[in-house]
Amino acid sequence: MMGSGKTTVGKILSQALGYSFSDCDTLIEQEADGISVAEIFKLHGEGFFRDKETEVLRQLSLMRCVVVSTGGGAVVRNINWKYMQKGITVWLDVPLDALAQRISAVGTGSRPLLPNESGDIYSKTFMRLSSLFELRGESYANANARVSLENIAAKLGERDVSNLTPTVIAIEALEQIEVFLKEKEGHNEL
Ligand SMILES: Nc1ncnc2c1ncn2[C@@H]1O[C@H](COP(=O)(O)OP(=O)(O)O)[C@@H](O)[C@H]1O
Ligand SMILES: O=C(O)C1=C[C@@H](OP(=O)(O)O)[C@@H](O)[C@H](O)C1
Ligand SMILES: [Mg+2]
Repeated sequence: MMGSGKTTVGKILSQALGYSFSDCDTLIEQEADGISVAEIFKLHGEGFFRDKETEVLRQLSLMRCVVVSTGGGAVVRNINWKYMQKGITVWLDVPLDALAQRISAVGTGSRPLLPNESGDIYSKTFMRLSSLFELRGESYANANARVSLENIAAKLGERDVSNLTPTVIAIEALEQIEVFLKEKEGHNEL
């Protein structure tokens, strides 16, 4: 989902793995002569953006040793899964209230699918994220590895997931990737 920390944690993960790092949104903006995601939506519409997103994922699927931070909506197209599953897919599962808090704190202006009007931005963002998650939750669950901030907090005896640092989350991502690879190895031996 938007605001789950893909861009932030992805960078840390790439450093830990000695991989390169690519952010889909950044590549899309670069290919659109530097106009922002929000401007792309405004000028060309979501369909145009989704086509660019699929093309960028296709290009990235040909690379090796790269950590890719997708946009939160990459899961909405099956073709995108074909490209993403050339690698190991990781779902950063963050409670919606924590997402709404984070995004309200930085502002929704850069995320065109979120409300950007005045008023109680937290509640409006929470409501919008909830409806988006209704539509997408099952897709996110297709990922090879799930990084649940609630599970990390429980393991660490931390009551508030907002206190979990990007580094702690990156470590959990590495652990969950290892679990996935071991399970995959086990299946191959059967
Ligand atoms: N573990 C974290 N704790 C607190 N804030 C975070 C954490 N991870 C990311 N953020 C902040 O949340 C916002 C969204 O993070 P970002 O990496 O852009 O998410 P995404 O790429 O999934 O939309 C940014 O302002 C980022 O600094
Ligand atoms: O969830 C989505 O549909 C989107 C998420 C955004 O990326 P982040 O998840 O990095 O915010 C960006 O691709 C666009 O605003 C659409
Ligand atoms: Mg991002």
